[in-house]
This record gives sequence, C-alpha cells and structure tokens, in this order.
Amino acid sequence: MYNLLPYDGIVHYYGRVLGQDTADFCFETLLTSIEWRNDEAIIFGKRIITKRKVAWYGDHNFEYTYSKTTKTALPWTKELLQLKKICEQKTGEDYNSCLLNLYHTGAEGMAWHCDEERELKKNGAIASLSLGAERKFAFKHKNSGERVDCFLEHGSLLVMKGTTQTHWLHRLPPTKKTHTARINLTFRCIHDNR
Ligand SMILES: O=C(O)CCC(=O)C(=O)O
Ligand SMILES: [Fe+2]
Repeated sequence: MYNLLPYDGIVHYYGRVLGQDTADFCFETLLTSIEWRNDEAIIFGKRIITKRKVAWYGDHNFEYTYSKTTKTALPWTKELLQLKKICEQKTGEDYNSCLLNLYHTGAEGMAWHCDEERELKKNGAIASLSLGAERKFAFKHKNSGERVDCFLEHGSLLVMKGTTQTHWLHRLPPTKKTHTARINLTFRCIHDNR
C-alpha cells in the first residue's frame, strides 16, 4: 500500500472501510453510549479543560498517563470490540486499548504532538478510525519541517506505524468549514504489566 510519508515512518490511508449505514450507526451509537469526559491538558504549565471530549477503553484497568494526567481504561463495549476487530483485520496488527476523541465542531482540534508515551509499545502501530465530519489531518517532520496533509473521511481508517511517532508530529487543525461533530478512535497497544 502507498505510504503517505516520504521517509522516517509509515502512514497508510485505507479510505472508507465502513459502509455508509454502518458508519452512520456507529457514529450515533458511540455518541450516546461512550462515557465522554472533558479532557485536561497542561499548556505552558497551566492546567486547562479542553472543549473536545475524550474516553479511554481497554482490555483491563490499564493506567495511562498523557499530558501529565493519569487515566484508567473502561471495559470494552460491544461496538468498540467490533470496530477493534475490523481495524485489526485490515491492518494486520493487534490492539489492547482505544482512545476516543469527540470534536463537537470544526472549532475543536488537536495541537501538534506525537504519541510516544512510555506506556505505548515502542514503534507500535496506531489505527485511527474516523466517523462523522470529514477533517484535515496533518503531519510535520520533527527535523526537516516537511509537511504532509490528508483528509479523514466518514468511516475511514488510517494507520501510523514504524518510526512515525519518533520522527513526525501530527495534528487535527481547527477549521471554520466544519460545523458538525466528528468522532475519532485510535486503537493502540499498551504494555501489559500484569
Ligand atoms: O482526531 C484525530 O484524528 C487524531 C487524534 C490523535 O492524534 C490522538 O488521539 O492522539
Ligand atoms: Fe495522536
């Protein structure tokens, strides 16, 4: 499959892996069944509450720390397990947890970052499933500053793997063009220290 990144990482975009009806159903179901919470983040040393909502699910009570806050995974729901299986089959990788983000409108996004927390398996694949409003997703190389953009459609799957998190940042830029909600699920592999 075609690699979106020119070097130092692998990003594959599978396009729409869910049919329209399935994607619509998943969007509506997750909107109401997920335990959405406002997220906390530390920006320039200040604790802020984000407008975007998040939730974290996983195999057992994993503890996971990011932006200096620790979270405990909730047990998988039926729908999340079905979506996890689809992502595993398409990408040929296994995942044991999922971080969900809910962006109410285009005003909400996520700043430049990479996902290489200590709890994450080094160079583990991250599968990103998108539902709802189509949004731009951007990559920036940490040294060269080279940029790569793509669009994440309703029901689409993207995977980031290899050394992507080591060498590239990614973000979801805010946009004035979108007035409807988007849900993103990132399936990840966390070290299992039980
Ligand atoms: O919403 C997205 O597409 C990206 C989310 C993301 O980068 C993350 O949760 O780490
Ligand atoms: Fe990320």
